[in-house]
Amino acid sequence: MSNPLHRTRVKICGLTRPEDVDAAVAAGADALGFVLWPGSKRAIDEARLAELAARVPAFVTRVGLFVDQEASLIERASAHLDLLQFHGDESPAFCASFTRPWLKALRMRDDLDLHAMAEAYQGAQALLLDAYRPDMPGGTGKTFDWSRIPANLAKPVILAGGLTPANVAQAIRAVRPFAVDVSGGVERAPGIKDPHRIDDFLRQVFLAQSTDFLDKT
Ligand SMILES: O=C(O)c1ccccc1NCC(=O)[C@H](O)[C@H](O)COP(=O)(O)O
Repeated sequence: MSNPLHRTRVKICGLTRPEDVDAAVAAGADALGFVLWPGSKRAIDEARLAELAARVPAFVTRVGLFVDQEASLIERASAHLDLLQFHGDESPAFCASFTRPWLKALRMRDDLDLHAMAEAYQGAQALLLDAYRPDMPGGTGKTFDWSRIPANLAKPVILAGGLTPANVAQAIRAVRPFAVDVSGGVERAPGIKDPHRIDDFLRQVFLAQSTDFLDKT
């Protein structure tokens, strides 16, 4: 994103509690992520999704996270979601088979060819890039080498993986992503967000792009 007027969008992920949804909305988050994969410490079930999604106001995007799950579950959950985020080995055709726009999450394993993935998943709204750990499909709390992200990728980038209030400004300057995505960096414990850290994260994003704007105009 080379436009100095671009506002880096923020997604707060792994929300499990009403008060955390409210805190993220109040802080100015653009999108909220709900993990529907039962293997996660941040997993919620469909009833909880319905409850949390109903609190989200207009113009804030409700994103559901899935890892190689049944189409029937994704279809039911879609009633409460604006966007789907796929973290497993889902094919492009599977991702595109629902009534919602979607993101493909990619873990930055050493041999990952991002240009090839952008081509394969060209139906995605964006690629969410996260750290690779063989035993975890997401939410690792780890950063990766941001210099591996090519500037000319054919899809918008959502930068994830180990972002915190302390490093998000540096990440934005290094990568210039469409959006940043955080989970562990704004938590007190897995699935339990800290409203002060959420505020601080949003503030750091705002400051990073404000100084960038002033530098360029
Ligand atoms: O959070 C999880 O437990 C999880 C489990 C399975 C798939 C995805 C999952 N989380 C994805 C994310 O929350 C985002 O990729 C996140 O921004 C990165 O997490 P973190 O490094 O903790 O900020």
